[in-house]
Amino acid sequence: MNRADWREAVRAQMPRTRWEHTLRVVDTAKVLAERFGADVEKAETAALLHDYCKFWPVGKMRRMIWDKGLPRDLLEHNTELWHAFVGAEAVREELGVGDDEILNAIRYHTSGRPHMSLLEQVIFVADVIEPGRRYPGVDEIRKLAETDLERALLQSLDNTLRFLIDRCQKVYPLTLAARNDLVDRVHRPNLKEESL
Ligand SMILES: Nc1ncnc2c1ncn2[C@@H]1O[C@H](COP(=O)(O)OP(=O)(O)O)[C@@H](O)[C@H]1O
Repeated sequence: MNRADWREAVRAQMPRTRWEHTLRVVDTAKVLAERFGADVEKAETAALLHDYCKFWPVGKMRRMIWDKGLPRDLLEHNTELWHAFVGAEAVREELGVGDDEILNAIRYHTSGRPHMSLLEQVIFVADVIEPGRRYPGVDEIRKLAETDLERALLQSLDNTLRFLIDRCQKVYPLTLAARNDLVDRVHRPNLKEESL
């Protein structure tokens, strides 16, 4: 399969509005990759594929989580998180994507995780700031993403955590771990030396 085949495969999985979102994430991811020195081609591919399973039925995703040995704890958390983990598996199997950096950028684009790679950060932030996004605080994240990708990501994770807490919803622990890791990286980059 080549990139044109992937485009058609992705487009077939989703309604027009989500396809348009996907194309905006691709454009934004390319800009961020160039700005921060990530691999532009991988950013383009990961962005194109990141929502492959967004509209899969919950039952189909649940089966994939069981059958493919994906993290079982997902089943006790928000189904919104599932399409990212299932998506990485699906594009590997159905589209033949073998690049682990790309697969991880898809896998962690909703939850985040500690020690996110540059490519993972690019895809996560591109998804939340693409120009079609409208929510309180998005302009602040856009502004941060002009100069500091980690701060933009931290701000986005903080927003998500506030959003979930305000609605009394459970927080998938990987996101908390991602947030704690970023606090160290952004605010206390010399933490290791401090503790010696
Ligand atoms: N750590 C988490 N725990 C529970 N739900 C989460 C967590 N992180 C994100 N979510 C849910 O996922 C949603 C965002 O998913 P995302 O893939 O970015 O969807 P979209 O692209 O449609 O905005 C959040 O609005 C929230 O409901």
